[in-house]
Amino acid sequence: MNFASVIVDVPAKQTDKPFDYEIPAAWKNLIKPGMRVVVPFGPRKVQGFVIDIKEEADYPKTRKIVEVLDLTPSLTPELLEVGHWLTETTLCFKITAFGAMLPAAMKAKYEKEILLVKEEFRDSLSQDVQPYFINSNSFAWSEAEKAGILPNLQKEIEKGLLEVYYKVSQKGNRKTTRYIKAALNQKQLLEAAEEMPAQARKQKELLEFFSETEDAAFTSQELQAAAAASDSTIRSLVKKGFLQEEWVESYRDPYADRRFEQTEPLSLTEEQEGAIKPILQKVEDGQHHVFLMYGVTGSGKTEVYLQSIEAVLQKGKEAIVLVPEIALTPQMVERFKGRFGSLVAVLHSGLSTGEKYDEWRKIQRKEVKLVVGARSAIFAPFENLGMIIIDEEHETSYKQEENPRYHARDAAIFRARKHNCPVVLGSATPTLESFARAKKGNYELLSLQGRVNSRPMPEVSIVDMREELRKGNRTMFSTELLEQLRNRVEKGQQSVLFLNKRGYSSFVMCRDCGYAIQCPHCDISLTYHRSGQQLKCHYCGHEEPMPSVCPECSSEHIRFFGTGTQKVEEELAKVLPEARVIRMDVDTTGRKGAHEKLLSAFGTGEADILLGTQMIAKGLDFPKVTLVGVLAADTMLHLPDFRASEKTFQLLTQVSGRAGRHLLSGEVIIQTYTPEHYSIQLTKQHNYLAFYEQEMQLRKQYAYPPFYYLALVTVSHPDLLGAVSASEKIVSFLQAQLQVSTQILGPAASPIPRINNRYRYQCMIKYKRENNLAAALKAVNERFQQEMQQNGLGISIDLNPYQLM
Ligand SMILES: Nc1ncnc2c1ncn2[C@@H]1O[C@H](COP(=O)(O)OP(=O)(O)OP(=O)(O)O)[C@@H](O)[C@H]1O
Ligand SMILES: [Zn+2]
Ligand SMILES: [Zn+2]
Repeated sequence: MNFASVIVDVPAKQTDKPFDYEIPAAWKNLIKPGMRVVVPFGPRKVQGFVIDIKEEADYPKTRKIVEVLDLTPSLTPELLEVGHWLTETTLCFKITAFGAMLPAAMKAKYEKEILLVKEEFRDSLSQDVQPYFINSNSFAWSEAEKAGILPNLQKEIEKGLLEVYYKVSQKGNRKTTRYIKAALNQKQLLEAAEEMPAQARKQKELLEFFSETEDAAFTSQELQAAAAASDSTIRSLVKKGFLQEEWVESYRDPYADRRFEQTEPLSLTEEQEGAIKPILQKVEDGQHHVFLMYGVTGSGKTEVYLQSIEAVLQKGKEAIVLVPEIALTPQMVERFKGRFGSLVAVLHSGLSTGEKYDEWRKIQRKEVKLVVGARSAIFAPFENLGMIIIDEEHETSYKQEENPRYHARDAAIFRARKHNCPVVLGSATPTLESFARAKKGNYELLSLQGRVNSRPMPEVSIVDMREELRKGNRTMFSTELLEQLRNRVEKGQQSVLFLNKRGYSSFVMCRDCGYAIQCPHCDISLTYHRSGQQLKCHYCGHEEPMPSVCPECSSEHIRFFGTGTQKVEEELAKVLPEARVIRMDVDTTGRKGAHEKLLSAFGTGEADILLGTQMIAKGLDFPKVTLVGVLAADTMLHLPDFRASEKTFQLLTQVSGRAGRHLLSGEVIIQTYTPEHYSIQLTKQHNYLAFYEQEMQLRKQYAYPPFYYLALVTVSHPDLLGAVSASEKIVSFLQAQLQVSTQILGPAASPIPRINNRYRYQCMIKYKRENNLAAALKAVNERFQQEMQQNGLGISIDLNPYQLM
């Protein structure tokens, strides 16, 4: 094959298509689809993905590929297809889609080297490359390129003798550990020991030590401890050929120092049996199918996942488990590692670039069979997938809020269809969209209606905070909550206190004139941070010091309003000084590993109360927690978002689900200013089905998903007028293109009308069936191309938006 079709890394409309390049003779058989190359593009050289190899070019004049970046395709043929699909369904550039599927270490320009996979492979290397590895087990990529031996190296890579490695310097390089083992058999070792001169007593002893171990390998520290052998003793014996060294790669395993206790499959409850049977059937048949497992909190969904995965692995296949970032707690990881040990890779944002890359390589090298990870783990380069599980499928973090704006659920179903394997979506509070699909029969509904071992659902009581105020209670704790908290401390039981921070800002306000301090760029309130007395903007990062007097009226009564976890902690110390409190929020969990430390401290009973934000709502399972308090249940009800009620119901149900999961029964106290709201009342009743029915009626009435589809076009511009006029033009253009039954709302100022000195306008498209939508939106991009490049106009298009700000 002589030519390669390349998608170049120039994210723009005109370049969003393959360009043909000639493959230089030396690389004829080397270059394959899915590999990255460097090609000349205009006066520059740019990176690109090879998507096809062909005999003839589409154009007579082609230029040559100047550099190869991979010797093994970094995207499998199936992932190339996923890339094309992402482009079509999210309207992003092809290059953006391909890039999104690779770990960051491979995107940036890190130095590369070719490594000998194992010391003993050196002799197996072919004659033409062996000389480069005589004195070392690595060889710089740039040198290899100069020497023109990349094709030769590729052959060795395919044989598994060599590998390409990215040196991500920020966090230490690839770690190897030296092991020492015998180079002779037992009898020879004893003979060698006999012949040792008397003064080499240490060497003699070490040989005798090895003669008693069967083929085991030791680190020098271990030999030091077990046989009092010094490094020089070891070295002399290696030199003499009696012992040998071996370098074994140790991955930067973030869980390396944790021991996971091996767990055995539990015998399933009747309901679990009922749910797992149809899943196992599809695994057995190798058939694509989507299941929605609706199981109340504590119903044992995880055990169903674990045993389904077991069946997949037994068929020699692989599995992906997606878990919301926030729920990727050590507890969650432990449950998978405990069952499947080193077959599990873990991918989440807490890992460094290097650590993520290491986990990804384990997948690429087929060293693991299962990945547990957040959203982007859906692109794990497995080639023989047997199942995809999405836990907490209702979580909005499965939607990526930047290009490509994909939803992991859709990507999962696309991949599973290709692999003929089932998808399991699990939740105690499924999205209305998924539940509606299950009711229609598009997904198969599996229900777990009770908790394991008939444990009761927690008792939920609702406290009207307006009443509390009328009664003269000005603190943030109702009488009932305080009493119950005290009661748990006395009984030696634990409590979880949840403060909803989403849509809730601890802003600074003057009590005399009502002036609230806002970001000068973003039209939103600044948030008060106690450490450093700073005010910060959460959109653009603007910071300023906390003023001592009101900038408007010079009153001294200016202070922060609303409640942060720190404030709650302070108040708690006043009203309940005997309680030991662990606070978990962005401030206390910023440092790596802090999250785990705090949770495990709580788990071992070092505190009575765990106080936190969203990050404690998910996946926690502590036996001694018998009380859950929700401090401000309705702050989220008032977001400018049609899903506000659904999100409130989901969150309250999830938080309540943390109580009484084991022997002790649990109680939940929800404090609210709108106790009559159905999403709060139905949480109390644990009635998802009623919530579903009621919310569906509203969605129907106001033409929202799942009855209608949405698309959101957001226009941004440095001038207000520019934003208004562009969005008006877009609306009238779309009106002409789309069917009359499709509603186009706006243009209107976005709920956040200005971010980073750019004005924002939006229009929302509501439609039932609209064949022309993708084409019309692409046309919008094309029509405004010039303005986008020259006048600073920005257009972002979100199909199925989840964030409407
Ligand atoms: N078959 C079983 N026999 C005994 N205990 C079980 C069984 N299945 C699950 N459990 C236990 O029940 C508890 C709840 O299970 P699990 O955490 O899987 O529930 P879940 O449905 O995932 O809940 P949530 O949605 O709240 O996360 C766990 O402690 C788990 O070990
Ligand atoms: Zn004032
Ligand atoms: Zn700002």
